[in-house]
Amino acid sequence: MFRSDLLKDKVIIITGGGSGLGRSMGERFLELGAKLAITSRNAEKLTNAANEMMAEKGGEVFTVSCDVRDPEAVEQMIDSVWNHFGTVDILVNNAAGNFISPTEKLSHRAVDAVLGIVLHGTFYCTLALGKKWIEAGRGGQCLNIVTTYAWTGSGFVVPSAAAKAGVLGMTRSLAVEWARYGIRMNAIAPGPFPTQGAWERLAPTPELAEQALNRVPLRRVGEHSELANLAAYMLADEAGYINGECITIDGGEWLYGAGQFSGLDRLPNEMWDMLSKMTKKSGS
Ligand SMILES: CCCCC/C=C/C(=O)SCCNC(=O)CCNC(=O)[C@H](O)C(C)(C)COP(=O)(O)OP(=O)(O)OC[C@H]1O[C@@H](n2cnc3c(N)ncnc32)[C@H](O)[C@@H]1OP(=O)(O)O
Ligand SMILES: NC(=O)C1=CN([C@@H]2O[C@H](COP(=O)(O)OP(=O)(O)OC[C@H]3O[C@@H](n4cnc5c(N)ncnc54)[C@H](OP(=O)(O)O)[C@@H]3O)[C@@H](O)[C@H]2O)C=CC1
Repeated sequence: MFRSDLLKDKVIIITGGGSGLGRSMGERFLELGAKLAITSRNAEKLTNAANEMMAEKGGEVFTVSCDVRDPEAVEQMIDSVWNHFGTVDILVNNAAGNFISPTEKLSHRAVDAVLGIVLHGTFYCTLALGKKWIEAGRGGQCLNIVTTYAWTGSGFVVPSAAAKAGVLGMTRSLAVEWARYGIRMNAIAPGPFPTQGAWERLAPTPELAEQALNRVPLRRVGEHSELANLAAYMLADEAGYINGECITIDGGEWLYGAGQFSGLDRLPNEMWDMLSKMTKKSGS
């Protein structure tokens, strides 16, 4: 699909890069010539992932453990990647925390856990690296992984909805403010892409997983490679005029939820025959 050197020698930090979609994006970026730094809380998970990724895809994967809720740890993480590679070209803000719950059952610590990882963590990473880019007089790029309910909102994941909306607001605001420094800011809003982290917390029963699938007009979940290829395209120099954009990749899921008559796709053909007799005026 792409030239094999599309991301050659680009130094890319992926938060939450040791599992799920972060890891899948990282593997694709390695195939396209990038140098990676993956970061998250669990050092052992990161080391194992990095070793497997380098064995399968080649290239270099540097690991730094860091809780993105801690601004000082974030600054140290960015410094350590910068010192290791001599620079950083791209930040993929992918780390997240989320779970389903009636909002009235949440403690303030539960709210803080999600807002801290998603909104504050994304902001801290962006700010720490943005300052370094500006000081060094060079541009850069951030790609923020949000969700489609960043703009619709969603019950039962309200801290995540509020946090992702904030990340989208930050993306669009900084796309304008930091364009003068040559910094591009974009986002991707995925629909359902099975990962252990998301499925354990958001679709923990077969019924809930099926419900998630039934909301997608294409009647399937996303392939990790589809998301990884979209991310690679957005990060490539060839996409250099895309700035402040959020691209949805969800098989039509959020529009299905928005359309008043979308549920009619479940009607069998015989029912349509009967309905058309009922709804056509007599004689027409
Ligand atoms: C199907 C389509 C998907 C669409 C959208 C997907 C969006 C995504 O974001 S998927 C990404 C999912 N991945 C993750 O969430 C991975 C990381 N998550 C975590 O580490 C935890 O789930 C975390 C967010 C809770 C953070 O962990 P930690 O900092 O260790 O927090 P604690 O375990 O200490 O909990 C803090 C606080 O939160 C309460 N809590 C935890 N889980 C739940 C829950 N399921 N329901 C209600 N409350 C919960 C916990 O009880 C603590 O509060 P207190 O008890 O008051 O101290
Ligand atoms: N999968 C899906 O269907 C969808 C996913 N998304 C988004 O895609 C992204 C990836 O999700 P997915 O791969 O499914 O989930 P995962 O649970 O696999 O990934 C989340 C990652 O974030 C890391 N992380 C969590 N908390 C912290 C923290 N405090 N500091 C640093 N890293 C942290 C985790 O590593 P560790 O535990 O080691 O810290 C983990 O690697 C997220 O932004 C999510 O919101 C959006 C819509 C749908």
